[in-house]
Amino acid sequence: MGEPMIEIKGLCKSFETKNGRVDALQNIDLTIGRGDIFGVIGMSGAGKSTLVRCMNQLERPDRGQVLFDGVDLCALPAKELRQARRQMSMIFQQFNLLEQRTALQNVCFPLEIAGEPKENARARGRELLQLVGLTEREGAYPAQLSGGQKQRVAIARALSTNPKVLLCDEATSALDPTTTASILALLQKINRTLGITIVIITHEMSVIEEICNRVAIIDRSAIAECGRVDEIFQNPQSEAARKLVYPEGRAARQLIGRRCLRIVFDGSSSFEPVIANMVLACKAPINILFANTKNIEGRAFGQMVVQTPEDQALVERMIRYLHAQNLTAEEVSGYVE
Ligand SMILES: Nc1ncnc2c1ncn2[C@@H]1O[C@H](COP(=O)(O)OP(=O)(O)OP(=O)(O)O)[C@@H](O)[C@H]1O
Repeated sequence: MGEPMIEIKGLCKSFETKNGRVDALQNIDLTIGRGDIFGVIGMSGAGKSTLVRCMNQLERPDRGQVLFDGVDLCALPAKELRQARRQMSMIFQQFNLLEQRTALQNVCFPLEIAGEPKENARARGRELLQLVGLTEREGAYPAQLSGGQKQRVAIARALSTNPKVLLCDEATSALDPTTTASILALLQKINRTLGITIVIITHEMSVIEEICNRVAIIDRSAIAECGRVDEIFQNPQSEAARKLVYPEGRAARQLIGRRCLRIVFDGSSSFEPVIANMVLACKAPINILFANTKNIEGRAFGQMVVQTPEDQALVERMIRYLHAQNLTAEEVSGYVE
């Protein structure tokens, strides 16, 4: 992790409702590094949106600090807070575009509010529409754009104030898988080329795996686990993390009972030769019980649970073979929650 961009310390937030008090966030400590693509994942109601809204002070925390590039936002007077907020843009699931304005006018809007001369704003708006691949649609109204195109306009608008951080609250949840992939690729490009730190709130592990380098798992208002995505994926410690890494865990666990191996693919190999060669090398059949894997440009990511014959020496041979291919492999026979 690079130097901190956002540091959250001892943050608490509760809401009074007619059914009593809801503790939405309890004692959150979190550090997001400069240049991270940082994921926050959790089940519905876990507190993700409240956390991201506390980051930019749309919600004022009850207790704790939110340090943004070293400055405590909770302690800033309103005017300074407004200025700081311009450095932390946000995009949403429902895009939140102004329907009466064209794509270009939407992108220019924050600049106009900031008092930027119209021509400068238009020039910057066009640059940003080019960055998000929408040059041809600058005159289109939101109703004439697809969901993915609307999110591209929203991203261009969010970038217009040259933010240091882009907060994305379920930004791909309303999109189909192909469009989701293209928006995630755009966010990755923005992170790499503009050096903008990105925070992604999602309930989908696939989004985290796709582009995040670090992740915090939030469970019932608290951080259950936080760290590098590859490490958590390979060795989840908390129950909440295990549930996310094994999305169909219950079904898999019911099947597990005899000898099984869990194999984690971290992108350093492809599936076909590894599994087929293991079968050939160990001269034993296997049965794939569970696979949550994907093939990206010939490289394998994800995990598999395979059932093996009941032969201890054979299982050890398979594990040695997989380790020699630099894969994580462990026996999960009898694995329970
Ligand atoms: N303005 C509010 N007033 C009252 N309760 C709220 C408010 N905002 C959030 N909550 C409650 O705080 C808890 C956390 O909500 P939050 O929206 O942060 O969760 P989430 O993880 O983003 O969920 P989802 O994925 O469903 O949006 C929930 O119990 C929710 O009902």
